[in-house]
Amino acid sequence: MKVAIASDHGGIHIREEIKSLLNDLQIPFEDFGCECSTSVDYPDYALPVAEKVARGEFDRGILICGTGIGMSIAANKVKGIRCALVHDVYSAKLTRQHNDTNMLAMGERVIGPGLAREIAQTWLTSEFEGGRHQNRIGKIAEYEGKHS
Ligand SMILES: O=C[C@H](O)[C@H](O)[C@H](O)COP(=O)(O)O
Repeated sequence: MKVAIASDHGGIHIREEIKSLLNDLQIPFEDFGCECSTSVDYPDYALPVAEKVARGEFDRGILICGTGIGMSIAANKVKGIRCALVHDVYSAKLTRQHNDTNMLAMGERVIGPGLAREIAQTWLTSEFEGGRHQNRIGKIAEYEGKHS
């Protein structure tokens, strides 16, 4: 598995925590910024990372901003992306098992680095269950194919 990660200025501390987790899990990753703590625009980071995941250059993407909301809205505009905004461990597991999400968004103004690490680890290590869930994802992909 190869992971792409990015944040805006509101998510730099959790981004560092997740990079430490990825190193500990020996999961290869690339950090796409932001480079500084001055104010930036989250779509400038969410969209390129989502496109890289959609193109298959990376298997998964992790995005962090103040709330995670802007990042998840932007990422989900990219065809083929299923980005979940998650702030609890149960949802992290279920969104992999049921939704086969390929991107995770979190908010640094909502949760602390310890919980973010636990969420990311759960999300990275949980498997899609397929079956009835595959049918449901297929319906989303079909809609996406017709309307984008
Ligand atoms: O959904 C958007 C994110 O939470 C942003 O991180 C947030 O809007 C940035 O806010 P500000 O420009 O006030 O730091």
